[in-house]
Amino acid sequence: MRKKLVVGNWKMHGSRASNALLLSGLKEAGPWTADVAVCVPFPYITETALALTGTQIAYGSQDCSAHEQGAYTGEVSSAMLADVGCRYAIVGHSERRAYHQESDQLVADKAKAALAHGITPIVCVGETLAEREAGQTEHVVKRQLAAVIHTLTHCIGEIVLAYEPVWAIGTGLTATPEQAQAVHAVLRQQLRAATQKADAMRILYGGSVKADNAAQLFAQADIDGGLIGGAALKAADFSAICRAAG
Ligand SMILES: O=C[C@H](O)COP(=O)(O)O
Repeated sequence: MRKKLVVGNWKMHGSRASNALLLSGLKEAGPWTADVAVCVPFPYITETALALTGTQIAYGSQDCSAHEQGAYTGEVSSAMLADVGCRYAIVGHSERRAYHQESDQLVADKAKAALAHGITPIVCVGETLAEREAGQTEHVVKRQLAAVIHTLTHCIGEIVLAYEPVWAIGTGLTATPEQAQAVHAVLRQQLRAATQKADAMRILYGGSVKADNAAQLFAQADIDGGLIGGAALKAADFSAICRAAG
């Protein structure tokens, strides 16, 4: 039995004041049965760590560098993220693939760098609307995952995978539970061919998850929680989603 995981991806939102309110709201709303984490903008990681001390809520980043250290202006290494206590790092989010031209291989290298420092990468895969309409969904997500499997080899079982159809992100267009489950099952099968740990691995769904659709999505056989964007910015909404995962 896989324990559900719900991760809030704050994206580029927040301020010290609004974060403090959000985090204190979450602390009051918990605990939950599911594992819960928030992935926050880099400048707020340390304050988030302090605010969450003694709670069940883990925290992480929304990206990490593929490089170990050096002259890489603007990059943040996994060693630094580990130094400030991050448990998770999202890698390969579709917004980074689209706006920062991140390739499948770069995403895989970032996942490898995170694991090297004891951080669990949450590796995102997902198709665009055009790719779905062209019948390419399976091909695209398998190609994205294949690069990570090839790069991590025997460590692939240590990642969290997130299926996020690009057309469902921030659009209010959620994949139906059946559509999401179908892709999750494909991904699980691909993982089974790569690792004996596949059935213990968590595959999250992301894309317009809200309090009123979370339970149905999380009830699917291969959906092990959610990666939540907009609804993670309000304590009551995020808490309700965490509860739906219980
Ligand atoms: O990382 C989170 C996803 O991009 C989902 O965002 P959303 O819940 O706002 O659609």
